[in-house]
Amino acid sequence: MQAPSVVSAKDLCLTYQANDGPVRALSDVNLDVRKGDFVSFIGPSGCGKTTFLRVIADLEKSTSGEISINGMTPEEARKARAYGYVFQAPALYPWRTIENNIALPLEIMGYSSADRTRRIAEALDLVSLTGFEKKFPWQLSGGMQQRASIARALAFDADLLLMDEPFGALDEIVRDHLNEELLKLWARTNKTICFVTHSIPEAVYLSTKIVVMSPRPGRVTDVIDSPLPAERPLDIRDTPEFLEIAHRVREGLRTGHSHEV
Ligand SMILES: Nc1ncnc2c1ncn2[C@@H]1O[C@H](COP(=O)(O)OP(=O)(O)OP(=O)(O)O)[C@@H](O)[C@H]1O
Repeated sequence: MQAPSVVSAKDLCLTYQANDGPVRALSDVNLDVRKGDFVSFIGPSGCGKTTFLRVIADLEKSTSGEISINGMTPEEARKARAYGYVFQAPALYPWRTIENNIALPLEIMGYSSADRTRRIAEALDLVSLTGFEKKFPWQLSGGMQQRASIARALAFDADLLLMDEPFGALDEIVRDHLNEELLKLWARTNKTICFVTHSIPEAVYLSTKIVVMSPRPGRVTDVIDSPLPAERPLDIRDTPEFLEIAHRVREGLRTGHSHEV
């Protein structure tokens, strides 16, 4: 039996009305993300990856087509706190400690002080930052700051995590480590993750499903269901199976590019 649908997009289109004319960012996107999937979105700069996450999060409205999140409209899903969002840059408030940064959305949502304390401790544990509660963001490395912002997105325990290139600005060793940690976290929490990246190895290493997008207007050129096992040590990246999927992603990106005018 198939897992229930978490994100379902049908013929989704979005055109921005910019000062100098319309910008078609998404064109006829059809996609089904199921519960427990780890879905990566990969494609050239400007192909609409962030836009797609922003439509799910109700930060942008689609121009036509349909999208549902847990069977709800994006607005209903946002009100039901259906997702956590991790941005490209950590976006932590420098004047708040790590625990107070994580507490902020919980305060806005009206959680009690005891509930906040418990949730902050759990979220910090999930990203291995226990003991750093009283630090300020500038006292942490870039990788730790990004883990703190993941903790903030995890704190209200939404089933869906939207992650927009969260590790793009980090060096490769730190990025590898956080990739491993993220996979463990995903396995432990059974969340559904939508993850935007520019990196083919990152997409292949993390995902159960890889969505390859073409240059603007963003269309889905390939959806690859990964045959890799759930247990993934970093050296899986040297196996023929891994390299074969990476090759297919690269081909998908090339095919998309050939449509460019
Ligand atoms: N508010 C806006 N108004 C007008 N155009 C926009 C707006 N936001 C994004 N765009 C345009 O829509 C297209 C898609 O942008 P989007 O940020 O979704 O791409 P992306 O694939 O996430 O890019 P990147 O990989 O560089 O982050 C781009 O051409 C961008 O310039």
